[in-house]
Amino acid sequence: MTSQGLELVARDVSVQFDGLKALSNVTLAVPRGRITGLIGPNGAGKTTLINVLTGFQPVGTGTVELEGAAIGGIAAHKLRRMGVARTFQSGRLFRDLPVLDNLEVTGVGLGQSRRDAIAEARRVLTWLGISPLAATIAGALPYTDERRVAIGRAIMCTPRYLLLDEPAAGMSEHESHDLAVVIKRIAGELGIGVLLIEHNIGLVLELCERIFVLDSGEIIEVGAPDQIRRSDAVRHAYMGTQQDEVVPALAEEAAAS
Ligand SMILES: Nc1ncnc2c1ncn2[C@@H]1O[C@H](COP(=O)(O)OP(=O)(O)OP(=O)(O)O)[C@@H](O)[C@H]1O
Repeated sequence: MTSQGLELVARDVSVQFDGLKALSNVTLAVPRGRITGLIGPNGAGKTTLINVLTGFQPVGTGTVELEGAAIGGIAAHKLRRMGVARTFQSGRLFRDLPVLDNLEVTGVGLGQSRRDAIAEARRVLTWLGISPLAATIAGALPYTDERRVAIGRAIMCTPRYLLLDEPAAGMSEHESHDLAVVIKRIAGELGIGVLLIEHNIGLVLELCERIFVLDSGEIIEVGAPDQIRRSDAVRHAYMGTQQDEVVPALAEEAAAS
């Protein structure tokens, strides 16, 4: 915990699905205003952990705490009102509605009047530099714009924490760079604590102050980017997996740093 305790924390959390241990005694903290990374091969348990932290998945054993208060068992929509927001691997936008309405609906769901929600939606789209998309039907958006709108929706009413589930998936290098700028501003300008789950290891090493590495439901490494670059345990976890391109990427990063 930081001295102020301004963190979203999973403490000793375990989750089981029909005998499969998806998470085993996992402890992870997301401090306000910082970017924390969560990496690990496919099936490591990353999404399950996001689900636990955002109320989409009940905690098996262990606790989840929001700035010192236990929040295990609180439903996802209530946690969102308490300031814990997320994005999904799939955008999950209302595909038949314009972009502006997608954000407005969230504002209304969070207790704003329609008028305030529309004003807030316009403010968020402008802040993200995507106000020209306001009238576009969400289902017609190119994939990367859909991702940006999903982030816009998640930062409606400025949450305290934002958990991003593979926001750069399918993005070009240039698009990932633009995304990196946005994520830095979300933490730096808005003071939001960001948890970034990504298979784009370069992005995680560039953005995150602290990185947690999950493998088969267990945290196998925690540290600053340099520690992760040089970790044999991390390299080993990715070897022989579908993401084994991470292994040479880590070696290059370690050589360059
Ligand atoms: N609802 C569920 N029911 C049963 N098993 C599940 C469920 N959700 C996840 N699992 C299993 O739990 C393990 C962890 O899955 P999870 O999706 O959290 O991993 P992940 O690290 O997010 O993977 P990816 O990188 O592929 O998204 C996997 O073995 C997965 O098959």
